Amino acid sequence: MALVLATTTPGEAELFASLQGEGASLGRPSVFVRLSRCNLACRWCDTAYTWRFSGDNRPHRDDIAFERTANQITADEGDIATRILAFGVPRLVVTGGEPLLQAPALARMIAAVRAGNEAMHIEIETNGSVAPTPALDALIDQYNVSPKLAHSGNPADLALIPERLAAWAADPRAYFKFVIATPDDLTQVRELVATYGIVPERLFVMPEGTDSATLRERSRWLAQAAIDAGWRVTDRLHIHLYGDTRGT
Ligand SMILES: C[S@@+](CC[C@H](N)C(=O)[O-])C[C@H]1O[C@@H](n2cnc3c(N)ncnc32)[C@H](O)[C@@H]1O
Ligand SMILES: Nc1nc2[nH]cc(C(=O)O)c2c(=O)[nH]1
Ligand code: SF4
Ligand SMILES: [Mg+2]
Repeated sequence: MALVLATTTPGEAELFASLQGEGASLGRPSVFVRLSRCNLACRWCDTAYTWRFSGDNRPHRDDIAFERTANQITADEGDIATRILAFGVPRLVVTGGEPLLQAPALARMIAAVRAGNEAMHIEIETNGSVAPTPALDALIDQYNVSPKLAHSGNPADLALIPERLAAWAADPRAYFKFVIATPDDLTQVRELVATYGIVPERLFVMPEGTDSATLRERSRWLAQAAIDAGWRVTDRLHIHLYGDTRGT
């Protein structure tokens, strides 16, 4: 087994140092590694190249054109760990695609990172619909959980798994990060908060958008909604700094 990663350019794994642009660790220097493949298909996914492959059958998404090129690279877990450690940066953010789809290989990769740097802080970005394996879970400091609301275009029975949402809500390492495009989307957030008892300290709302103007416009009404509800707002710092660019 090996890890299947996304690529920046063909043959080049998406592995880079940047600032964490979103959520509880916003602004912290981090190494990012982006895994390929996803179990969902969000309408506005900013990394559709990790899953929108030719021949990929997603009955609930008949409105998207699938790409012909795979944008994937397979790599040895130990080699990826060595490359991560070489940055000398004390935080690792594992993202995708949906990283928890590759939990066994990911656990081996992270174990090798830990062996090289016991103090490394390790975060996983996840859509929250997949359970980590116990071996992986034991190695993780923080989960950034972004459950997908109705406006993502995913059916709720695929995206919102009750026992998973309950488990994340009860895990002090898990920060929720809801992507919001219109004020109507907030109604579903309120419902999930009530159903699962999500605490406001670990709940972010984040504007949907891949350009600064859109993020700014949506942040204005999002800020007032967060003030009213006691939630936190997160921007997308990397978009302001680098635009919607692979490997940033
Ligand atoms: C590309 S996803 C990868 C991790 C995982 N699949 C997930 O959805 O959380 C990384 C983060 O970007 C967010 N995201 C993706 N497209 C976005 C967009 N157009 N606007 C705002 N956030 C977006 C996701 O909700 C998630 O928090
Ligand atoms: N700088 C930066 N911060 C991020 N935080 C979460 C990201 C992601 O795509 O998961 C991301 C990303 O792609 N870039
Ligand atoms: S769950 Fe994440 S990677 Fe998958 S389609 Fe949605 S935003 Fe993209
Ligand atoms: Mg991103």
